[in-house]
Amino acid sequence: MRIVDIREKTVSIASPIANAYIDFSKMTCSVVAVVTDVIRDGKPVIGYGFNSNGRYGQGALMRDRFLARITEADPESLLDKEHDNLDPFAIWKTLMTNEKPGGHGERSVAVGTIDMAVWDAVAKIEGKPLYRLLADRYRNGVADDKVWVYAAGGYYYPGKDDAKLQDEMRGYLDRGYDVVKMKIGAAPLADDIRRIESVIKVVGDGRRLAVDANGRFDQATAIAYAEALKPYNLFWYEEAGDPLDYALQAELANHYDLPMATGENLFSHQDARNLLRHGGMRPDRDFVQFDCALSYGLVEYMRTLTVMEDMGWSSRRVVPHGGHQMSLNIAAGLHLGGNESYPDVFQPFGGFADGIRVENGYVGLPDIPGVGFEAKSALYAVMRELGEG
Ligand SMILES: O=C([O-])CC(=O)C(=O)O
Ligand SMILES: [Mg+2]
Repeated sequence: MRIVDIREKTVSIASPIANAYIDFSKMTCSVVAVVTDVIRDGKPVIGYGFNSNGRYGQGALMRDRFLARITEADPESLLDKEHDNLDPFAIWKTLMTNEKPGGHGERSVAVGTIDMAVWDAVAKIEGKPLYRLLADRYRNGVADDKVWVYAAGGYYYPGKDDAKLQDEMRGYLDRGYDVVKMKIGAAPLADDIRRIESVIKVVGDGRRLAVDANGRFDQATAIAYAEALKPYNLFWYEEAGDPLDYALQAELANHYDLPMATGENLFSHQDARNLLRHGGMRPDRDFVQFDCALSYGLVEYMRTLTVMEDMGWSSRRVVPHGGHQMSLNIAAGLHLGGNESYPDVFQPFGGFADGIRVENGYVGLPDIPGVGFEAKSALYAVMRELGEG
């Protein structure tokens, strides 16, 4: 058994939307296919992966160094003899050969995307949905049969007024979501408060609305927003300041008792540990949003979950960024608190399997081997072209 080829294609996920920090007018992502010599149903098993929005495609890094480390490795060294399968941990170690510690920037995205495709292949070789494989191997066989998801959107874009924002949010409620998220921080505070009030009119209660500042605020602005947001009793206040400014996050906790969330831009278990050590995050109410696709993949994610456990954090406080099926599988198989969803943006990468409805804020997973990409036809069309083309 061996990996015979790894392919990458960078595709556009550009759109006119913007958060408080970036617009997505030139956004791309990498799609990866890991082609194996294992035959299932008369065809070679191919594992697929892609990286979450926000960090651009990683083809150059992959081609420069990561892919050759796998294709040039002794195939025997990448095998899991116990399960007669590929070994994602050995593959990860090989990918990270001659990589120094620290500075977890773009390479964590390249490795995370390849790692997703490896796990998809491993679950297909084992003939199980990935969440089932994860529960069987790491959680005594107990998987969640549905995952809580919230609808993320509420972006800024040219010509978008409050009525359009309200229509968007109404659309999410109509599709079964019970919590929605909107962007803040690209408009003056008074304008954002008006936008927030207009959304609360639609969703009925601040408890059903999360807001995301995408790391835009300095400490004074983060606190000014905290004071202004308090009366609305929001679901969470996300990424107020720079993702690596743990002191700012810790100070903010002195001004805001309600739930906060951050972590989507922390890409290693060491950075996650620093947030929990120094960021004043509260395990009884706050949420962390680490995204495996941006942060060295599931192999590293398990280390992050171990760090959390060691520091007294329940895995139920994790609601990953990224709105992809990989995190949905991790949520169901490893007992996270939920997952982000982008029902309307970043298509065909946003959203989950075709025909699976969100009911009262929960979504089920398709019962097919792997991550479930084959059950999302528009996404699978892109993947298949790369893997089989
Ligand atoms: O707008 C983005 O970069 C995505 C984001 O923060 C989120 O989904 O929480
Ligand atoms: Mg965010």
